[in-house]
Amino acid sequence: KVLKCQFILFQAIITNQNQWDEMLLTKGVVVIDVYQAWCGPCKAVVNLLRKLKNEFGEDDVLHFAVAEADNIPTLQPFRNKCEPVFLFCVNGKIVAIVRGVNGPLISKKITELVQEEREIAAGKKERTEVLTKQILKDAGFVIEAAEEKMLTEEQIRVVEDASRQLAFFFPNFGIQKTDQKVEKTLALIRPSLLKERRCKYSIMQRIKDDGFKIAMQKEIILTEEQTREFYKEHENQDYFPVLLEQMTSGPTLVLALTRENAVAHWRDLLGPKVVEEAKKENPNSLRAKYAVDNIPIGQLHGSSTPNDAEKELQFFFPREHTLALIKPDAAKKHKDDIMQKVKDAGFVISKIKEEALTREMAIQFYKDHEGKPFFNQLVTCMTEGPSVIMVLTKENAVEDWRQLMGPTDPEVAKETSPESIRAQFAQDILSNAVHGSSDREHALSSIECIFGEIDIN
Ligand SMILES: Nc1ncnc2c1ncn2[C@@H]1O[C@H](COP(=O)(O)OP(=O)(O)OP(=O)(O)O)[C@@H](O)[C@H]1O
Repeated sequence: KVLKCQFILFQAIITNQNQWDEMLLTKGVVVIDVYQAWCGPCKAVVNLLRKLKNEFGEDDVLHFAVAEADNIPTLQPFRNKCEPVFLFCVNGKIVAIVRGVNGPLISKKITELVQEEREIAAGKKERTEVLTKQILKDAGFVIEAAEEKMLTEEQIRVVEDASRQLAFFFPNFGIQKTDQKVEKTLALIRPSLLKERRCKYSIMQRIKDDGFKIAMQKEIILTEEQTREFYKEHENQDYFPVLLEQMTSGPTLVLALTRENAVAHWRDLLGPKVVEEAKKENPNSLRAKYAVDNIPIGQLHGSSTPNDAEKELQFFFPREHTLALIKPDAAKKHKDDIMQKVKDAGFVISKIKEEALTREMAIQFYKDHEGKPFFNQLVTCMTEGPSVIMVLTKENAVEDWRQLMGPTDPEVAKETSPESIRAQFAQDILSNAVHGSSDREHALSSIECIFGEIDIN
């Protein structure tokens, strides 16, 4: 609560699309910390932001906001990321993105933008038009379809999500039968290279030009423990201390790539492991081209074999289980449509059964709500007929299922998440079509409670 109050002092709080649209009317620079409800705004840079606000505050050109991605459709591409994202908006246009807690970069960007605004105000400089789409593209979003088909932003996101998930979970879908099998591989761009954003964009371009699909991506700052775990087979090598220092020094970009023969193809593109060898033997290889001065280790990684790729992908993008339930009323009226949405979103249905919850089960299920005015009605509505009870499995399953369900109240869902299940199929706030575990712990305990102790794998 205390922290929330501190935020209110200098950061506007944006929790819905209307407030977001209003924010776009702000003149000058707005720095927006895009956060998700489950983790809250970024506390790590709040002092830095406040300092900059004090430094540049007087001419009212610099503003700050926090925006909850979960409830703002425009911010859908930033959901389900475990890193903070800062958007920089000038006169209603997003002009830059900084991912991760990168204080120096945030500070540099703010200083540049404020200086530029001052110069424009003083008539020393003209405003140049910035294409938001280009920025989003540079940040790794695939939006080529926008120009070709004039899709709406919402449609673009749906197309992107569907093909991304299709590519990962069903890598051979739609591929003509050839000898080559579509594979997955893991690619890493290490922190020292990732800092050079231009290099990152040209590598991403090369990846796409070479026919890879980026099935999943995220930037994370590895802890020492995670680095040791990931590189445990290298622990005794003389380069290990450098590797450890490098990998923990800032965000690493982690990519799940798919294409035919992905593992070998990516390794070919990377070139020899030792930078000096790469420069000598294959100067066009990525490791040679993107070597960082004075750092002996290559800045790019690729899995060695398809088996390693599986293990490494599991390390960075672990599969998760959640308990999902189609409530009785929706199970009767909309089961097929809801199941279609489950499949389209890339969930694997690891367990499924149809049965009516007993009153005891329903009470146990919603025991946190015991005593609330709607509790008895809730129990009745949950027991009035068979529910479809499922264990859904995929990367980030708990959070993704909650996203797909939408807000508890269908009226809110229609406003903020029109594609969600509750927006489309819920009757009212009580009979709201679906249930989903609120976090991983709840997921495991309710899966155990309903399906018993089973090995879902
Ligand atoms: N104000 C309300 N009036 C009537 N029913 C409500 C109200 N708030 C919650 N409920 C019912 O209680 C259930 C549990 O509420 P909770 O706040 O945990 O929502 P949720 O996490 O979105 O949904 P669920 O736990 O079912 O996945 C809701 O799904 C809904 O059926």
